[in-house]
Amino acid sequence: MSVSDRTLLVLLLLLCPAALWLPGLTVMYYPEQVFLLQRLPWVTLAAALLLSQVYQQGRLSFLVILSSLMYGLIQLRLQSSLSVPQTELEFWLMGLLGPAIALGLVALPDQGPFHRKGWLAWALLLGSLALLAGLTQATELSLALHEWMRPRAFLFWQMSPAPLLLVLWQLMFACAAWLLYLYRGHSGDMAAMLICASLMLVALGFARPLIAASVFAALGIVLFVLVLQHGHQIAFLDDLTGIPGRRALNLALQRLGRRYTLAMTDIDHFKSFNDTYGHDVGDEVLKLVAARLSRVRGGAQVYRYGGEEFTIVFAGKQPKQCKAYLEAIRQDIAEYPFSVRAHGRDEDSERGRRKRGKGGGESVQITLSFGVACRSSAAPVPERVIKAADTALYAAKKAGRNCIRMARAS
Ligand SMILES: Nc1nc2c(ncn2[C@@H]2O[C@H](COP(=O)(O)OP(=O)(O)OP(=O)(O)O)[C@@H](O)[C@H]2O)c(=O)[nH]1
Repeated sequence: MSVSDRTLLVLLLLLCPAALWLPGLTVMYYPEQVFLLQRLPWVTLAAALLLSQVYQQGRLSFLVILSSLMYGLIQLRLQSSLSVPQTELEFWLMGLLGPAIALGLVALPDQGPFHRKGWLAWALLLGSLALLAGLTQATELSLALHEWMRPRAFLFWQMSPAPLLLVLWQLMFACAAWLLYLYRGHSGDMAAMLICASLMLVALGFARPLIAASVFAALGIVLFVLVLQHGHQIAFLDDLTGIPGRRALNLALQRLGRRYTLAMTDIDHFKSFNDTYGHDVGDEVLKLVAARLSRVRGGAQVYRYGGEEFTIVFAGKQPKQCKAYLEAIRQDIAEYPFSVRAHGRDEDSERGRRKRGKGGGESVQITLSFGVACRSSAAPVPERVIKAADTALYAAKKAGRNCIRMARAS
């Protein structure tokens, strides 16, 4: 679980009980503040929308707009008891449509509400609204549904008026969005999961006063944090490889104590690799190398320094302690068969076909050279340690590559 996932989990653990208890507490002790709680979701959702615009997070913007529409509709249309057939029908329709729209939005390209290609998401949102309005006008349908549902609706041992089928539907969409998040890691998928879960909470606690206000206020806060985290990722993670980039390294260097070891590492003969297989395949290899390097043990953190060069930081460790970890990762990468699609020069040639073999992918060997240095009297600041590690890396290249060299003072 990543740091940002952990932060979100802690936030959810704090907000969930707060969202469930706050309405009761407000009604009991501060009844005059009820109107404030009802307006709180507008504040938190507006803040999330504003931030998503600042960070140009189109998909998240639309998901916040969807959350606001859902809350607005709940406030406008669902304020009477579910024994009123019209309210019951609208409760069902909103509960069914909401999660489906959220999943639909994450399936669309990531375009903002003001982008000309954002019309697809607008069409989905406004089309669903029109469908909802049309269906709720069908009085006969509402009565038929009501008759059908009545004996099946109160399935939570009278604890909640939520029909089990509806809650299961919302749970299914929440799980689908969660699986999508695990697979793709998009913050929009996480937001969709949270929206489905919020609708589920509102359905389960529908009989409680102010449940929608407190749940959507909490949803607005979590979406705000999600957008913030996404902005942080854009700033600190390398776009291509997904590992921390140079800016993150510079920050980490400022926080290092007196004892640390740095390794600079660089892919061997990467220029000729690019020339042979093409820049796109080179990019794929950079991603694979970054992923494998990140498995280095010893509590090290790996950064993309730039180009085909990476920095490995061992905080609190001496070079002697790090050498075995570096040796293990050097060997691991040298022995790993990188499978590449050769769509460079040899794409159509007979030679290219021979190289790719039956599986369509060619197995190539990638090696790395390493230069290692630590803080010393000769290199008292991180910039000088990096320079010393770079000099050692140059020595590793001269020594034939695919090896580790330690800086002299280390
Ligand atoms: N595909 C791809 N190539 C990159 C990227 N950044 C840098 N490169 C390439 O990396 C190559 C680095 O080449 P050199 O510095 O000459 O080093 P080398 O060929 O790896 O040789 P040695 O380091 O001496 O083993 C250049 O061809 C760059 O174009 C990138 O993001 N993607």
